[in-house]
Amino acid sequence: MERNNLYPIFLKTSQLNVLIVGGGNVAEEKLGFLLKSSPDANVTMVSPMFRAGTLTLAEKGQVKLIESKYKKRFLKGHHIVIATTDVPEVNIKVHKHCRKRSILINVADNPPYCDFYMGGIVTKGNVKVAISTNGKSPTTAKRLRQFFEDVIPENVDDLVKNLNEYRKTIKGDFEQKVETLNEFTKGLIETSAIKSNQEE
Ligand SMILES: C[C@@]1(CC(=O)O)C2=NC(=C\c3[nH]c(c(CCC(=O)O)c3CC(=O)O)Cc3[nH]c(c(CC(=O)O)c3CCC(=O)O)/C=C3\N/C(=C\2)[C@@H](CCC(=O)O)[C@]3(C)CC(=O)O)/[C@H]1CCC(=O)O
Ligand SMILES: NC(=O)c1ccc[n+]([C@@H]2O[C@H](COP(=O)([O-])OP(=O)(O)OC[C@H]3O[C@@H](n4cnc5c(N)ncnc54)[C@H](O)[C@@H]3O)[C@@H](O)[C@H]2O)c1
Repeated sequence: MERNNLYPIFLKTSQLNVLIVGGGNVAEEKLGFLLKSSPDANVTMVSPMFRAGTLTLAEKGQVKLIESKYKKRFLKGHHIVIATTDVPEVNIKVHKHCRKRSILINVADNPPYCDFYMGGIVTKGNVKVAISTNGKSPTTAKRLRQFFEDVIPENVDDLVKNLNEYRKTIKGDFEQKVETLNEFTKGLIETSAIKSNQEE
């Protein structure tokens, strides 16, 4: 069986600078998903035109819009770039410039030119689940995202917060703490395993 070897990380986008090249449909979609997950992300967009929806999204977040064609000087200070123009040569040029500067680049919808893929993302309070199909089926990633949005309970965050409090009260060294926390939370897995067995 093929296997997804990508390594997911959870970026602190409020401490990083993201550049989106292009201001059309794809740019707006990527910006929308980025801000849905990370409303505090620092984003710059460069494009000769922006959609009305992009202007609205930009007003809500930390988004700077530059009305211009792409130039490599716009890469300065950016850690991550997403290229979305409708001119393949421009996207490939951006890819080349980023590679030269060790900046992570995603050419939207173009897997061979991606250092990373955007994922389907579910956020419930402190809990976040990110989904990838290894670039094989974005539609499946979207459907799985919708599925998990439904099945992960809203109050999962209460569990996280309570355990965070409980963790502070446990006495002993690190190993004892780990053991106590694992013993305390064992039931969570057992209960859901029993439940799903009963449902089968
Ligand atoms: C998850 C999500 C996140 C996001 O966009 O932020 C995302 N695509 C989403 C939706 C979506 N994109 C497309 C459709 C139309 C149906 C279809 O083609 O399936 C739909 C579904 C819809 O809109 O209903 C078009 C499309 N996308 C890519 C290709 C090229 C190819 O597959 O070769 C084509 C065909 C272009 C063409 O035909 O020309 C490629 C990529 N899209 C990825 C991410 C990366 C892989 C993620 C993974 O590993 O699974 C990857 C590799 C690179 C990247 O762009 O990062 C977001 C769902 C968010 C959500 O709803 O939660
Ligand atoms: N719209 C979709 O759902 C979709 C799906 C899959 C693939 N695609 C492909 O993705 C690409 C982008 O699609 P779109 O719908 O966003 O196109 P679009 O025409 O809506 O947007 C293209 C954007 O790129 C900007 N642009 C053009 N040249 C530029 C340059 N030199 N520097 C900076 N910005 C520049 C334009 O001003 C515009 O804002 C196309 O190649 C399209 O075939 C689109």
